[in-house]
Amino acid sequence: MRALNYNAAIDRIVQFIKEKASPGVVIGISGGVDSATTAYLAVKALGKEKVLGLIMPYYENQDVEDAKLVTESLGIEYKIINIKSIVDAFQNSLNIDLDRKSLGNIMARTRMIILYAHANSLGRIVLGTSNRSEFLTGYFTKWGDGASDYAPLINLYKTEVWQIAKRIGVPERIVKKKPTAGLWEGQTDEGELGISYKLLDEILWRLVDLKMPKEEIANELSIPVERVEHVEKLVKGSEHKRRLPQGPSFEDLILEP
Ligand SMILES: Nc1ncnc2c1ncn2[C@@H]1O[C@H](COP(=O)(O)OP(=O)(O)OC[C@H]2O[C@@H]([n+]3cccc(C(=O)O)c3)[C@H](O)[C@@H]2O)[C@@H](O)[C@H]1O
Ligand SMILES: Nc1ncnc2c1ncn2[C@@H]1O[C@H](COP(=O)(O)OP(=O)(O)OP(=O)(O)O)[C@@H](O)[C@H]1O
Ligand SMILES: [Mg+2]
Repeated sequence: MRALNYNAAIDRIVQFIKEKASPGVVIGISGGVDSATTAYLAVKALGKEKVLGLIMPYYENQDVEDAKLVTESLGIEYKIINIKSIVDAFQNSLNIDLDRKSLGNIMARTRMIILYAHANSLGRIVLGTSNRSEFLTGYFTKWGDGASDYAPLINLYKTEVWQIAKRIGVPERIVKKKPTAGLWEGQTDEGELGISYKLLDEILWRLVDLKMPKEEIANELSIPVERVEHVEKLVKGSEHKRRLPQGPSFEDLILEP
């Protein structure tokens, strides 16, 4: 993996948040490391009065204690908003078959609506928590947790987020947790992605950033080329999630310039 100057990277993120989000921010706090790291960096940049944390469980007591550990150790204002009644109302009103992934996407999009309701009414910015590993593999809900105004971690791989989390004092318990989207019981990122973040990041770095041929990556990492192809498939299949909606262009149809 690339070797980053972490102290300089932390300073750069803090500066970025200061520049982009001076009115204050709203962040969804799950109890996981990405949102914890984002919140810690936001407090460094803006001070605790300008950071509002929203804890939005669907399942009973879902990681609420870990999320509170984050907000209370930072001393930021927070609200707990249970989204079960909202998500269930969607499900009951739709009269379509929703498998667990589709229902999970409704949870992620419901959280997005709640974050923007607060940003709108308080004149604040929504800080997203996506990292580069998720972004490149499409491991997020389009317009759900993938939607935000600024995403300070989006150019950092998950393994780099862990390094930064440790350095800025995110509680060890949170750093050591298995990453999960928490959309259904027993879900883990690495289980659903079919690869560990450690190997995923090693492959993504070579495939996307260094544009190395697949066989060379497999040789260098001593893995079957199928592992690299698996990651390539995730990247290619999620291209649509990394851009705004497209339409046909009409430049060649202009009759009078
Ligand atoms: N070629 C194409 N061009 C343009 N749009 C295309 C498309 N193919 C699908 N689409 C659209 O994209 C939709 C599918 O994308 P999407 O709705 O996101 O749904 P999808 O990618 O199927 O599911 C989201 C994935 O992200 C994971 N997730 C979600 C939330 C949080 C986290 C986390 O880590 O915390 C992880 C979740 O577990 C699941 O694996 C399709 O229904 C369609 O509307
Ligand atoms: N229960 C929740 N309450 C508030 N926000 C949530 C909740 N679940 C998910 N989110 C939001 O969705 C984001 C995406 O979830 P994701 O699981 O990728 O990140 P994380 O939980 O912070 O870290 P990890 O990936 O290690 O679990 C979270 O960072 C958070 O902003
Ligand atoms: Mg999580």
